[in-house]
Amino acid sequence: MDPRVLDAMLPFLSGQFGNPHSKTHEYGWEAESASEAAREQVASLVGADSKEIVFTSGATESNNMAIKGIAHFYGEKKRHIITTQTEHKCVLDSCRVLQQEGFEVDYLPVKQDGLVDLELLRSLIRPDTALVSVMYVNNEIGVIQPVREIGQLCRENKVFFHCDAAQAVGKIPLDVNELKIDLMSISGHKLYGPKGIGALYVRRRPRVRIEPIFSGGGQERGMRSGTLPHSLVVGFGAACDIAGRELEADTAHIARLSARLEQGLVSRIPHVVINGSTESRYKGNLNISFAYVEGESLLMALKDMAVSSGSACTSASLEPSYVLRALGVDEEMAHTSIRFGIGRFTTEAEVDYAVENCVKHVERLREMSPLWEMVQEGIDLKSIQWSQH
Ligand SMILES: Cc1ncc(COP(=O)(O)O)c(C=O)c1O
Ligand code: FES
Repeated sequence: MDPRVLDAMLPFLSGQFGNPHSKTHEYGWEAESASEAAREQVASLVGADSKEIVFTSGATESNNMAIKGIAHFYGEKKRHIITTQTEHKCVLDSCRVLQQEGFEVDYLPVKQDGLVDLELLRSLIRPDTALVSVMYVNNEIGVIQPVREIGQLCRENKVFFHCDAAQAVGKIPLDVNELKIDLMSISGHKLYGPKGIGALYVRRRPRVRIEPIFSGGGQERGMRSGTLPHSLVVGFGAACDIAGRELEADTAHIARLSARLEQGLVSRIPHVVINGSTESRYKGNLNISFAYVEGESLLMALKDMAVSSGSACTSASLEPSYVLRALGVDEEMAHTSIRFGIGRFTTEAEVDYAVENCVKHVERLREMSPLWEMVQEGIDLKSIQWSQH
């Protein structure tokens, strides 16, 4: 978390701890006005009106709310949803739950570079399609989907467009009106804010309706009942405010370190592959497969670096990443993939350390590998007939 975010939050965790929904005393009003100022800060970062921002516990909740909320509100006539195979688990699982309720879902495949094929998407839209849900920046491989074109396509076909922008907001400039996004998920902890807070943008013109998941006091214009955690809200607002002001500086810093990391790894380690489009991508993410090393051993060797193979949510699983599999990456290469993240607080020394560490361990592991020995001898592994016992 950005220390400036913590500074903004602290007064609201102690002295100014009123309930923002209490209308009968000053203690409540000060909490309310702090929350509303934060709502403006979030809205302004994405070109929305503050009335279109609904606070949630994070992008997981926002995605659930958007997808299930649209399906349940419009479900009598519209029974079809389109999403992609490389969405975050919470989008895919929300769709699976709707399938069990009788909705039809198309999971759009992606191209080899991880991007959506717009013509294929166009061909899947039907008169009863309620929603298209496509993420902005992929959390595992960093690719940026053609959101503007998807927004245009959805608007032409009068289909609602939901965008999981958890990895994009605060990292790349975006405007919900320009992009014709109807619902958009945002997460606090992805932009140096606190965990446990996020938002769903819900368009007011033309109006988008969702059935709420929570029943209760009717907070957040009835869409998300429950007392607002105003200290988190204030932190989230401060994080958005900082992101808006520092986006350009962050982008330059991240691009520089990302190039240094990529260059360091690619120039010193042969047989590596960068996963996902190298053109349409957010530079703060670099996902690389190291051929001829055993994936688990590499991850274990790099355990003093906070890297993973795939996402944090799926890091307990030994299965290769479903995102890389959707790109057609073979199982071996998916197993040896490492996702590197670079952000506002990453230093050049850390990048250099990461490069040295990777070079050292990849070389060590390859020396132990019989496959690597064969590659060194110039044997084409694909030509080998492995005996089957
Ligand atoms: C693309 C994407 N969507 C959704 C989420 C879930 O967000 P949260 O942790 O705020 O629930 C994440 C977090 O990893 C993400 O990267
Ligand atoms: S995918 Fe990033 S925390 Fe779950």
